[in-house]
Amino acid sequence: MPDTILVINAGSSSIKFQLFEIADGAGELTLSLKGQIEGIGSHPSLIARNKQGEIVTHRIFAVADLPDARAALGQLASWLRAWHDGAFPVAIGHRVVHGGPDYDTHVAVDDDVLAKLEVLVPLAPLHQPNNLLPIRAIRATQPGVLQVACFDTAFHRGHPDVADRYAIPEQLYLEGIRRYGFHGLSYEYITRSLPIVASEVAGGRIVVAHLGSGASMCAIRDGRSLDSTMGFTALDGLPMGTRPGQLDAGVILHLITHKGMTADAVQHLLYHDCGLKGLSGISNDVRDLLASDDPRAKLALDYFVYRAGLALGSLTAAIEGLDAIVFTAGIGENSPVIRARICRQARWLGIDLDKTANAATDAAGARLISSPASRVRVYVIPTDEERMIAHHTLEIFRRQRR
Ligand SMILES: Nc1ncnc2c1ncn2[C@@H]1O[C@H](COP(=O)(O)OP(=O)(O)O)[C@@H](O)[C@H]1O
Ligand SMILES: CC(=O)OP(=O)(O)O
Ligand SMILES: [Mg+2]
Repeated sequence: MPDTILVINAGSSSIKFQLFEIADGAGELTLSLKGQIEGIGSHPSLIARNKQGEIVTHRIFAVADLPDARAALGQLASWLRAWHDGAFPVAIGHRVVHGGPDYDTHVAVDDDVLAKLEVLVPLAPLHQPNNLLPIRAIRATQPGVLQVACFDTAFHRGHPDVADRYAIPEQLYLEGIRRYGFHGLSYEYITRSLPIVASEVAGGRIVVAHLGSGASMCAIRDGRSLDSTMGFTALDGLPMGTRPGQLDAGVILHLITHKGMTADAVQHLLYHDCGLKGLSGISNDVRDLLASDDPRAKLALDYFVYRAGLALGSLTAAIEGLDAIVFTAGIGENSPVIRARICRQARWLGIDLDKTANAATDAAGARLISSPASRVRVYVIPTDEERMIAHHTLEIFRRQRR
């Protein structure tokens, strides 16, 4: 039996997982199981495929049976235990959304690391508790197994000072109030894929649009992140499934001082009841909104597209021009309609889509969807945060073995 690495990625509407075999010699990672519980809060389902890509399980749940990520993690743990009759993985890699000011690279978890990551829970309340929960559970039962925390924030830590700051007193910056940025594992995966799937633009000026349940954009030049739409927390920037995106700080003051809301109530509102769900009053899921003829569903999607267009313009300014846009994550990979609408909003940049390439729903891999006349090349590249996590986990596993 080859050694294996398990990866767990708890997002805001999904728990994704992959199991990799570590091949002898070259140390290549070979995928042996891949799946996700998705649609948490809207239409939960568990699907997993083996190394041949065949479906090994597909279950649909009622929302009440799988109401949140915690319940989904429990369900996944029992399914994995039943499915996996081989040896326990030699290492487990976890996506941990917030690394705070201390972690600009991925780390092996020990008690000290865990305590520091715990302190960051209030800065990522929708993710961090669900990222730490399986780490703690596995440490309790398998204390000898290497667990690695891979941070969404790490890829952005080289931002120039102006992109890392808010215009607040220096002391607050020193205390850690900075524009961290998130989805870094996804941006790192895309950046590393570019020389292979889009070599014409790999060293150029690129905006990657990670549009999923959480959504952000990242401005990349010469393979480095220079700015992104998210900041201190994963609330800022683009509107999301249940988060508002950019919001005047005065709104929060107003909710507290004039409406008498507690900090907890404001936090709940901002993480659970805003964004597409708040605007539409119907759903946090773009699929539901596209299928609805309710004017509120249309407004929510109009707002999403408008804000994505504004962010694209702003990040183009950060990298002083634009050679390519990459769409990725749940919406970016799967919705030709939203991609077309964002590109239409940004046609002033000289973007022209190839309608047939954009509409091709059977094409799973990376592909170009702009026309030859387009001044900016547009790609769809499926992201793979789990593979990036497995890569970093293997590196740390190897280092520890030396
Ligand atoms: N076929 C589709 N068309 C439009 N939107 C889709 C489609 N499939 C998924 N999505 C959107 O993608 C979201 C999930 O994206 P994902 O990147 O998996 O989220 P996360 O990792 O943050 O949980 C869903 O909430 C839904 O809005
Ligand atoms: C940081 C973040 O918003 O992550 P996700 O998109 O997985 O919810
Ligand atoms: Mg995600």
